[in-house]
Parts: sequence; structure tokens; C-alpha cells
Amino acid sequence: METKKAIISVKNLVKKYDDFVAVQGLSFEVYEHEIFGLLGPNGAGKTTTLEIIETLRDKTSGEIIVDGFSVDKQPQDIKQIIGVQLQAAGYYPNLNLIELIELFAGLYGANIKPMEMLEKVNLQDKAKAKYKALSGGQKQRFSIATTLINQPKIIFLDEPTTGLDPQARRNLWDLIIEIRNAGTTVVITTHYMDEAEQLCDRVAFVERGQIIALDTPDNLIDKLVSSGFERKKEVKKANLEDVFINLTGQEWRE
Ligand SMILES: Nc1ncnc2c1ncn2[C@@H]1O[C@H](COP(=O)(O)OP(=O)(O)OP(=O)(O)O)[C@@H](O)[C@H]1O
Repeated sequence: METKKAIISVKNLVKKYDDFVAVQGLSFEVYEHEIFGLLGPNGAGKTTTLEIIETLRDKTSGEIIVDGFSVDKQPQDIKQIIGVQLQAAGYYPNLNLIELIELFAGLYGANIKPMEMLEKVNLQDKAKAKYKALSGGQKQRFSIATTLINQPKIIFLDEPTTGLDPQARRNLWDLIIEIRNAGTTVVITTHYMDEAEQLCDRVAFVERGQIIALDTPDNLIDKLVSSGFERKKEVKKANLEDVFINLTGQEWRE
């Protein structure tokens, strides 16, 4: 990547829940226009970190700047320029997708065309469907559309492909790459290492509230290989997921 301007800067972030230290002095930067992945086991502190950056959760200490705005002093400015996936419970079940997008656009004061938002995530055929009638993959795509309503500079996606089938996952990766290519910075958490490898420009591994590695996937893999690491079993040229995709095709079908 040519430009390496930090759009998010996190310094010495600490979050305590009573006596429990969930985040223990995290520092990292997210560059403009990259897909940045936070990886790590359950309970590592990824969601806590995201929610603090999103201004949805208080920190214990540390400094966070998002596009020049401080989470302490200018949280409202940060809210204007970020897109956050809402929990499903936040959607009115009896409104159709167009009506839901209109509702959110009204809340944000955003002047957008609902159908265009649905086209971005390939849900134009479901414009009149209710949220509750969507499949898992369609719900994920719809929730990504809602993050784009205020034309944000940064979107945050917390495990966006959990529970999706292989086609839906790969198609969602394409969608996220399109969003990045259109100029939006993407911060994502995932447990899927293949996803991080395919999708992320850089990844940070978080373990017990600390960053234990941060680099591009290629550099992290090269470093491991140059340390003498070898896989125990010879790697096949394809895996079972490739067989699945080959048999069932790549189109959206959920
Ligand atoms: N409101 C809370 N009160 C007390 N402890 C909390 C609270 N929220 C999170 N924790 C604890 O903080 C730690 C980090 O949780 P967090 O949800 O940030 O992890 P995570 O890396 O996102 O995990 P997962 O991959 O399971 O989503 C966990 O041990 C969790 O139990």
C-alpha cells in the first residue's frame, strides 16, 4: 500500500471490568483505506476494543484518535464518520428493507437512495421483504448496507461471516473488498484465519488483552517459515471447501 496515513491510533488502551483487566495496554494504528483485522481467541478483548473505538464503551485509560478526533473530547464527531453493525435486535421486524433503510437514513440525516444501498449489497430483489424473512447471509449483507448509510470513512464489522456457508462467506469477502476499494477503511474481527489471510491487508493478533503480533498476513507467514516451521502433513492443492464451491457454484444462493 502506498499511503500509510493512520486513520485510527490507539495508544496504551486499558479496559478493566472491576478487577478483571480485559485489555492490557493495546497500541496500534489502522491505516486509511486498509482492511485491518483483529484476530484472537474468544475473550481476548477484540469486541471490547472495537466498542471503545466506536465510542460505545468507556475505557479505563489510554488515548484513541479517530480521523483526528479524540474519543474523550469529540465522540459525536467520531460517530458521524463511522459505520457500525447493529445487533439484529435493533431492526423493526415488520418493516421491509427499503423502509428500514429510510428509517436509518432519517436518523442519520443522510440523503441516500435506499434502492442504491440495497444494490450495493445485492439485495435489490429483497427490497420489499421483511428483515425477519431474510436468510443468514442476507441479514449479514443487510447489516453491512446499514453501516454505509451515513457514507462513513470507517466501518467496523464484528465477525461478519460467522454462521455463513462457504459461498456466502466468499461473496461477503468480495463485498468487503469492494467497500475498501471504494475508499472506506474496514476494521474487522474474525476467528477464521483463511478469511483474515484472504481479506486483511494487516492483522493484529490479540491474546489476553495484548497484541502479540501485527503485520501483513504474508509477512507473518514468511517469518514463521523462515524460523524453520514446517507443516506436519503435506498440503493438498485443494481442500474440502474448494470441492464444495466447485460442486455448488459461487453465486449468491441463500
Ligand atoms: N460487561 C462486561 N463485564 C465484565 N466482563 C466483561 C464484560 N464484557 C466483556 N467482558 C470480559 O472481557 C473479556 C474480553 O471480552 P471481549 O468480548 O472483548 O472478547 P472478544 O475477544 O471479543 O471475544 P469473542 O471472540 O468471544 O467475541 C472477556 O473475558 C469477557 O468475559
